[in-house]
Amino acid sequence: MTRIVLATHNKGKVAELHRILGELDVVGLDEFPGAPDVAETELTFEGNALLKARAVAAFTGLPAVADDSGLCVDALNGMPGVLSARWSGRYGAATGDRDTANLRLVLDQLADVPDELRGGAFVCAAVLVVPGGVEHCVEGRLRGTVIREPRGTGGFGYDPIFVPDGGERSTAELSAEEKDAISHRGRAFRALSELIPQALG
Ligand SMILES: O=c1nc[nH]c2c1ncn2[C@H]1C[C@H](O)[C@@H](COP(=O)(O)OP(=O)(O)OP(=O)(O)O)O1
Ligand SMILES: [Mg+2]
Repeated sequence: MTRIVLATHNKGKVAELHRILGELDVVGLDEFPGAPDVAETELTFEGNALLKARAVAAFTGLPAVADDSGLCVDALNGMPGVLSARWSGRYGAATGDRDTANLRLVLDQLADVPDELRGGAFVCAAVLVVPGGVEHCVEGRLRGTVIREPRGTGGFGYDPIFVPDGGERSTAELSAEEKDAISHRGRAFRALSELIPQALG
């Protein structure tokens, strides 16, 4: 079986991708010291995911999959979007807990927004880049609502403040399997994995 490299430094994603792509031989970037840390300079999830996967495929010579994802809030005109990881900027980084600083900032920005206008979506672009071969990109989404206080300890990132439509619990209160079944990343990578056998041909 051909090895596939996961082109991400995010431990929360690595855990999810190992579960979702379970049957494939996937390895993390930890196995490749010196792998490039790619600046996310594009304005779309797809563009940034391609930057990350192309750089890692070129560096390792192996097929690479990457994810670029984030939270898109209706009342913020789709932001933080591709800026989700860096939303609280240098101030959040200085706290040593960027995820918490990021979600606190979103909660502050939505403080005056009523419950019925707090909709949004987690969005994930999943890409596969085969060195000298094909590139595939698929997108997955999960609609939901931004709640007013963090709840739950599972997952990562904005999970404690997001309740998927049709449920009561935040994505940080779901089991790993429950989140994978409905998540933007689960949907995107299950669709991508169907393209992998032929792409690696
Ligand atoms: O399921 C999720 N549950 C909660 N939050 C999530 C999720 N999926 C993405 N997010 C948030 C986390 C981070 O603030 C941003 C991803 O940013 P993104 O650039 O794709 O990832 P990253 O910089 O952490 O790792 P890397 O670029 O190495 O893959 O969106
Ligand atoms: Mg990133």
